[in-house]
Amino acid sequence: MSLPNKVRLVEVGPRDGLQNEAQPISVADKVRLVDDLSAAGLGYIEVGSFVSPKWVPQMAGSAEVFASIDQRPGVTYAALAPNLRGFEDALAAGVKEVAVFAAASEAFSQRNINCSISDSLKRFEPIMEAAGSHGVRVRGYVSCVLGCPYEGKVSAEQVAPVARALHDMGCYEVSLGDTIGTGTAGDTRRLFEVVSAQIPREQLAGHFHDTYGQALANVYASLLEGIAVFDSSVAGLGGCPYAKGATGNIASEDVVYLLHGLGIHTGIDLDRLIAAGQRISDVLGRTNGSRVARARSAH
Ligand SMILES: CC(C)(COP(=O)([O-])OP(=O)([O-])OC[C@H]1O[C@@H](n2cnc3c(N)ncnc32)[C@H](O)[C@@H]1OP(=O)([O-])[O-])[C@@H](O)C(=O)NCCC(=O)NCCSC(=O)C[C@@](C)(O)CC(=O)[O-]
Repeated sequence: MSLPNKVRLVEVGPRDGLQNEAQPISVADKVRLVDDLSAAGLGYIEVGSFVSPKWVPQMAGSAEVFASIDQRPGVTYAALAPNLRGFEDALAAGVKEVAVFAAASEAFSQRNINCSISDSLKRFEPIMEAAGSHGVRVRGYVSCVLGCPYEGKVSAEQVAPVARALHDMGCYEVSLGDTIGTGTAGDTRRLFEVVSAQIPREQLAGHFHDTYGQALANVYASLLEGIAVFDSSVAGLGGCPYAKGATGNIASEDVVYLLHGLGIHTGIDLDRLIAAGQRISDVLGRTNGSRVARARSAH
């Protein structure tokens, strides 16, 4: 299969990245991050979550962030919603696209959203209905597609029915998340081979964490499987509050460098993206998780 000539990046740093930070981050810093990312050419930014602040305190100010960002035409600003309450809060904040999130492992589903996989899918049904009547698009996530922090190895056959259920209920795209970053390129190819027998490849995305240093290889393996949408996080921010030890998402800068090197169009200005990542890393007092950004700053 030939490589796609265009790839869309879903920037998850302000959500998946910042949700995992222990220290408080001001609304102003979150807003600045989102605005820096849109100025760098990111066309899709996951801004926050409408989840319980008791579960994920860092996302508590998401409505204020939405109220203050400079919403550029053509850019999608999305938020996570775990239940109807979250969807209604997102709607009240003016959100036009939400993401629902399920898991391929029962134990992770319980720890992350306090219910079984099948109950989570039932919970999403009223969201889909309400989203349909308000013209809100819904993206789906499946976590733990290549491994679970509680159950170990997860097979592609466990992932496919969950992804299929999200697709069938109306998610226009399903992102497959290697939440703990243990997957290899071989696992990734097999995963997309199996899941794409159920859902068209054009409606699948890859979401890789870099815990074992395999994320960029997994992006490349996914490209070979015809996948053309990837979630990534500026400066490699993040982890997952319910996956102890999981490091950040793959850094957006590193994915852009890979893609541009392959002649694949992204519409992203790498220098501006690096500046955005360095700024938030400085705010957080954190080493920049992008190898490309670190290499550039050493010149
Ligand atoms: C789903 C729940 C709410 C269930 O949590 P629960 O405790 O079972 O919910 P509940 O319905 O019993 O409600 C308990 C309390 O939460 C409130 N509540 C209920 N819903 C909401 C809401 N939407 N927003 C704000 N508050 C809410 C509700 O009002 C009540 O408040 P109280 O009466 O105790 O004061 C909880 O488990 C939760 O919020 N979980 C969020 C977990 C999360 O955000 N995880 C990180 C995102 S997933 C991820 O990172 C993976 C991904 C997507 O990146 C891909 C990958 O890498 O794998």
